[in-house]
Amino acid sequence: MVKQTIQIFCRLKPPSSKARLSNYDVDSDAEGKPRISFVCPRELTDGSVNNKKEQFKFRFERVFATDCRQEDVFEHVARPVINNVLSGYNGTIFAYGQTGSGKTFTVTGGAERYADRGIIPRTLSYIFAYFEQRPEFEFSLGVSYLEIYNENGYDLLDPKHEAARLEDLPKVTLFEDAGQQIHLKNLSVHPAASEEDALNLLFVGDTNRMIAETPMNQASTRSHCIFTAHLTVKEVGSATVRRAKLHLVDLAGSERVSKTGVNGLLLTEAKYINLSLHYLEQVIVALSERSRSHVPYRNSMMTSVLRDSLGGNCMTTMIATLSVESANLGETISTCRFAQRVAIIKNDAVLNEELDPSLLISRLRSEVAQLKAEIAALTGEQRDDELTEEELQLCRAAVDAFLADTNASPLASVGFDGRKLGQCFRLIRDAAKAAATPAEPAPPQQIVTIAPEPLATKEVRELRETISQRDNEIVILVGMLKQEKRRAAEASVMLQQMAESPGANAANLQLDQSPKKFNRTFSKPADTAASMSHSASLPSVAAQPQRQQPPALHQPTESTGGESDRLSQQLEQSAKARILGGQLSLGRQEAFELFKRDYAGNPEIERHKQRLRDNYGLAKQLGASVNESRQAIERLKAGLERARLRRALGSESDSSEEAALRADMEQSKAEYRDSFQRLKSLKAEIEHQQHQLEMLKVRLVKDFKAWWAEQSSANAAAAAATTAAWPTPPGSAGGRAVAASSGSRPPSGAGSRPGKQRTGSTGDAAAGIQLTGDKETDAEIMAFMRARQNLLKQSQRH
Ligand SMILES: Nc1ncnc2c1ncn2[C@@H]1O[C@H](COP(=O)(O)OP(=O)(O)OP(=O)(O)O)[C@@H](O)[C@H]1O
Repeated sequence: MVKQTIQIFCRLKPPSSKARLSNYDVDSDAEGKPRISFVCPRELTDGSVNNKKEQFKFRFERVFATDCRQEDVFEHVARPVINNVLSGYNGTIFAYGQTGSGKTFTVTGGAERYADRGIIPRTLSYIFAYFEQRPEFEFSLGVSYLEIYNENGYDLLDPKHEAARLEDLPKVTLFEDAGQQIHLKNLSVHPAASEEDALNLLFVGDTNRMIAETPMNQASTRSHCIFTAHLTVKEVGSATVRRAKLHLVDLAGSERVSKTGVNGLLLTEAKYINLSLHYLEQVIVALSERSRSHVPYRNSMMTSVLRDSLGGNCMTTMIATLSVESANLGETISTCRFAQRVAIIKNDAVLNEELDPSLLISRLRSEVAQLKAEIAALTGEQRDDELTEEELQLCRAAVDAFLADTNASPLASVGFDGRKLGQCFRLIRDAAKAAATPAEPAPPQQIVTIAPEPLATKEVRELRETISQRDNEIVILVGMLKQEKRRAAEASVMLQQMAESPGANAANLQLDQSPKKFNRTFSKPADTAASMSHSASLPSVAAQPQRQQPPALHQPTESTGGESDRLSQQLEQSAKARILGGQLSLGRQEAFELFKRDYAGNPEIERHKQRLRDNYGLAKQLGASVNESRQAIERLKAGLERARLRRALGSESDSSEEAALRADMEQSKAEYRDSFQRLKSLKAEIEHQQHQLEMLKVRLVKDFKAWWAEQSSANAAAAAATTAAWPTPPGSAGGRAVAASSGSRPPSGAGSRPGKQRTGSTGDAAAGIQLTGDKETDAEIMAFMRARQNLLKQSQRH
């Protein structure tokens, strides 16, 4: 058992350029521990800091300055915790601080640059890189992602998450087993077979988190999120399995309700958040007071889930995120005070080790077989049972090793079992016969294929495996390149079609002339004709099928199979369904296209696209150089194998030729490794950028939906106003223009040109109506008005 207090770190968020800074300083205390101090003059406080003194000093393991890099935070905060998790101890890292102080930036990361990746993606990369370098370990990784909002738990990796409203999702609930262990019902754990899989799962969860944001749940601000990596590790051949969990926690903003100035539903939320953070504080206070026997974990979902992390079987680290702006001094001091209490808590981490019974049995069985063989050898007893497949393989490996290096005595590994020794001799004889056969004047590659499999050395086999893995990676990258090219071609064709389409309706043409930025609220009163033209234009939209296809909302991620792919696909499909679905799908598509064109987020999307394009180009170059080195390795390998074979058979061999081949091989391998490593990092960067781009696209869809809903309700209000005006027959002295709509403008400001009056002869039916200028639309409006007037006449007659 390892007893350890919770480690506390603090990170200062870069202030905005115009902000006034608080008076703070970072130095070391007498023991050389980093310390941050704040001066808070009594007369300047608004009561937010209960200060009897003017200077506050807080000690931390490390204070990360405003210009620190994400990489440094990972190295000092996360890496030690992850190393413990890899050794079988549970670990938790949680970020605590007021809203906007950088918790999500620290835990998940920023979207702008690859270097801004936070602790979670870096942790996933670290875990896979760690095991890649340690083939002696078998490991498996599962991922879960929990969001706690208003004391309810939601599974962010639930495929239903994206399609349903948060309230309709199955809730994650807690239950305690007989051993008082907490379990979470309805929280899925997804296997991640590769780094890509794991990052995809993170992406799916983060996207779901963003999508679930409604006007009432606007940001991560109001929910707690716990990303958990479930790790199982075993040394190859060992019966001992280690299972550990790593919780990476992004808590809700810690500010006090009074300061947030919220009301209504938000106040309820704020109370929940404050309540759960208050319960967290209560747990921490109870744990820091030795005399307290009861720790109130059960009071909130978050403290129940994190029970082990706080005073239990876990190595825990907290990162306090601080704002150095003077306006936030009160919250900053309160975050530091909280951290100081947390630092007192002692955890008892135990190694989570257990024996794998099936492995234990098979190990005992092989020991028994080994002992039997030794007894038979010692007593001279002859064994005549057949060699098992495992034993045959052992013999093959021993002979391969023997032929590869005559100085070693690998045959010792087969022991004194006469049956195995006999098998080894047979294999050596077969190899000798094959080598004595005169060589065909065939290219060297063919000799490699003809050579009997048993002569393939361990090194060659490993190289082949590596190459096939690398081939796979290259195929993936080439696929990505192709897809990007295809998409670019499709986009240009679509643009051309839009430009050339003679049937482009007036509304769309007007849109082009009147670009609007859609992050604005379109609440300016627009005329009814304008709002009507939007729906009235639908038939003409339907007549142009080639323009109805919205471009892919998500840039598809390359598929390597697996759970996360399925989730990504579901996410993508349902995102499309959101746009395509509903009765007005054609109009929605049309509107979406227009909305997209003037979307305020376009520059950011374009920036990401450009970066992706640059990286694709680079990946192509690196792919080519990987291929070159791979081919060189293949050639050298074949030459080396021939030379080795000649030497093993005692025929004359030129040792200098073999040495030269070896040196060339080393050189090519180094080049290969270098290019491949660079290609691999680039691939990770490309995937990150693709995810960021997809997030931006999901946000675009979300913004469009909000805008669309706003338009719909404005249109509904306009329709209601029109209905109210019906009793007055149009054309009469009091007839009103139907234009008195309060509807907001459609994406284009379509039909909104002021003063546009009806055109052509419309008769009395349309007196006072402002028309759109689009023939088709106006004809429909007029038909509608005539029908209405007929109805009115009929009702007056009765
Ligand atoms: N160290 C940093 N360097 C650069 N930008 C940062 C840093 N920390 C935070 N930011 C930026 O500040 C903004 C707010 O940060 P973030 O969302 O991480 O805050 P938060 O504490 O998670 O807020 P909330 O409680 O609302 O979730 C983001 O735009 C983020 O990119």
